[in-house]
Amino acid sequence: MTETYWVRIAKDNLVFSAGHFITFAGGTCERVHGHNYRVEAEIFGPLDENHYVVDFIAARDALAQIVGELDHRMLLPTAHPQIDVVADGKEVTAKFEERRWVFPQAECVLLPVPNTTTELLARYVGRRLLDLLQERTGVRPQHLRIAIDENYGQWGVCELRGE
Ligand SMILES: Nc1nc2c(c(=O)[nH]1)N=C([C@H](O)[C@H](O)COP(=O)(O)OP(=O)(O)OP(=O)(O)O)CN2
Repeated sequence: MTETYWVRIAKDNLVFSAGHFITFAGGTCERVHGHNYRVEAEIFGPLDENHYVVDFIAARDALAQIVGELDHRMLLPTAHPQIDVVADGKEVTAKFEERRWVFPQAECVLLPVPNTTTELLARYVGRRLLDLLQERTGVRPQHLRIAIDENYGQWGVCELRGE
């Protein structure tokens, strides 16, 4: 008999409202729009001396910090092959073909992703959560899953192992 443990953090306050636009089908670029994104996390691993995989409170507070960093921001991809994103300290300019958007830099989060799809936002949140948990607990989980709901039941999920 094998035993596997994990914790699941799914709380009503783990929601962020953010603007974005993605490209799809090669060259179609959406108009700027926003979503109320809901974030859930599952963290897997052995039990520690407290018989925890990870302290709920540490995981919950780290997720709340990440959600707070993204809330009421414009999310822009810095690794998109066709969307050029340049920050000058005051403003961020994004260009796609003939279109150009300018945002106050303090209201943007520049993400190291090739497109701000829900799947890649889940990867970003997962990596950030691993870093914060390592900083706060001294332990970096070896396996976690982040699920983000973009629109009432449209979830993008990213599972990270051994990062
Ligand atoms: N697998 C994925 N598919 C799609 C993603 C994604 O991140 N992963 N994203 C989109 C777009 O963001 C699209 O804007 C979402 O479309 P929709 O759900 O229709 O959202 P709306 O805000 O337009 O909501 P309405 O309910 O239609 O008003 C597409 N696919």
